[in-house]
Amino acid sequence: MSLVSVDYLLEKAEKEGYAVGAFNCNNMEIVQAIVAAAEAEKSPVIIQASQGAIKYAGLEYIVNLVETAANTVSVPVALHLDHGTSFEQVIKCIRQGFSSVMIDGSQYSLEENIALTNKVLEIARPIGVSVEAELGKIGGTEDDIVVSERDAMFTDPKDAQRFVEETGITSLAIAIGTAHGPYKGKPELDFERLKAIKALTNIPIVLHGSSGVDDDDIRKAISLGVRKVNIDTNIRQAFTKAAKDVFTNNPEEIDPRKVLGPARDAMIEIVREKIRVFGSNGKA
Ligand SMILES: O=C(CO)COP(=O)(O)O
Ligand SMILES: O=C[C@H](O)COP(=O)(O)O
Ligand SMILES: [Zn+2]
Ligand SMILES: [Zn+2]
Repeated sequence: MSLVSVDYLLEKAEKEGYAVGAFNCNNMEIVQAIVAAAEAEKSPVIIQASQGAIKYAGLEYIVNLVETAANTVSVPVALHLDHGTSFEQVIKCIRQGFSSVMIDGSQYSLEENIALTNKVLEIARPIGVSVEAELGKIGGTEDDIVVSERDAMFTDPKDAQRFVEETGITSLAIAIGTAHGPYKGKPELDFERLKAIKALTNIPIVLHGSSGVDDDDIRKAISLGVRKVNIDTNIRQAFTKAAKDVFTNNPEEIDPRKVLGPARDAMIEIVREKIRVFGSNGKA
């Protein structure tokens, strides 16, 4: 099946009350694991690439790997740019074949973020490429942020309302207490804020930094309107644990296939588990 837009997947998710997993890829085995998991669970899936992933693998490799993967399965697959930070980068990805992009203007003022998002929407909307924006700042768990600063980074529901009114954006990444990377303690999510944002925007909400968040908290966030859940770190952990195990058991191993094969199997398992938590299994 050819690539579909994220909006297409989130519309159904919104109607039926589940979320679609958005899994980060960097290489062939990760792409293969994500589609194999989605196919096994009969689930729609979003494969996303960060700017770091594109720098590592190459833009054409990412697009061709994901298009090939999508063509080998029966479930719908979207290819999404994760945290696009410049207009130029976003346009490059759209030209190359991405079916969806994120423009992350969260480091700018509200007005500048609205203007940048609208500039991207003007190009993307007429050609059916969906756009995700970000409001509030989703940091890294390594950022060592104190509680008072943490609140200031959270998405303001009124700003979210204005943002949606002035852009017509169809999915929005918000900051409610998650962060990228492995958590040191248990993340505390601000569900009241999520409720308020959903009530004032009524569009699919995107949760970043979802690796390491309790399954029950993810389910609760989905019940309150999250429709796209981003997972990267959990895949990295599954990959490296499996690879380390191979070398522990056989320090002399030199065949990359004997390392990457088990790593791919471990990634399939974690992606399948997440898909079931998000409730998108059987929804393809
Ligand atoms: O939000 C993410 C990608 O945009 C992924 O976050 P994690 O690495 O914490 O899963
Ligand atoms: O948003 C962060 C993702 O986990 C991507 O991370 P990365 O920039 O290291 O590829
Ligand atoms: Zn951001
Ligand atoms: Zn993210």
